[in-house]
Amino acid sequence: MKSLVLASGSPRRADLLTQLGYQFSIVKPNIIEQQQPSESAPAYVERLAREKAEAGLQLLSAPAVVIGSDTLLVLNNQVLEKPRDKAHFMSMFQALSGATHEVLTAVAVTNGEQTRTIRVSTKVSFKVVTTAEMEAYWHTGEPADKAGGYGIQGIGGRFVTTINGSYFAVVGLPLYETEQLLTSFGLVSAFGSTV
Ligand SMILES: Cc1cn([C@H]2C[C@H](O)[C@@H](COP(=O)(O)OP(=O)(O)OP(=O)(O)O)O2)c(=O)[nH]c1=O
Repeated sequence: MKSLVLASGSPRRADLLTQLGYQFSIVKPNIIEQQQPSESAPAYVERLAREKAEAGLQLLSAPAVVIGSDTLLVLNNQVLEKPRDKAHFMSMFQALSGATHEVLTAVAVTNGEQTRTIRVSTKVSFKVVTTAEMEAYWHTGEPADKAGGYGIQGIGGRFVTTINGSYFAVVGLPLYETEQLLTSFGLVSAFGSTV
């Protein structure tokens, strides 16, 4: 059986893949994340996941199955990624406050011969967040490396009123769909197959 490699620098993704019962090593490919002018958000998130998996495979010398993933937010037809700085975070959070946004996560798996991609959409609603709350949240350091500037699994969970979809996809890797995809490449979890 080919070995599994996670192409990601995200500690959350490593934790979630471990939670699924897979053993894997990690590579960290460098991908330029830039949405093309005519590219839809679903096409963009899928492309990034695919590019991460395929660039990860290029870094290896032995055959492997490589998994890559990307998470972004969509609000009013606009893609929100990680905050560049505090001002960017504050403007993103003004827009998220009291509103419902969509979190898109794509997962791509490649073995060099073929690449398969899945995409999961989750609706997340926020309470109205005051400027003081935003300021305090920024200073916790949690927002900086997260799409939309929040972590639902951390302090950011206090802003979430409802979620409709996959919690794990919001954190960075949808468990059910990821296992389906890995199983289709012949990789079985240490906990056995659920498929
Ligand atoms: C919305 C949300 C995002 N996130 C994280 C998941 C992703 O790590 C990150 C989105 O950025 P990504 O560009 O998808 O991932 P990354 O740069 O962290 O890691 P890599 O590309 O190397 O795999 O935001 C949370 O942890 N919690 C949340 O609630």
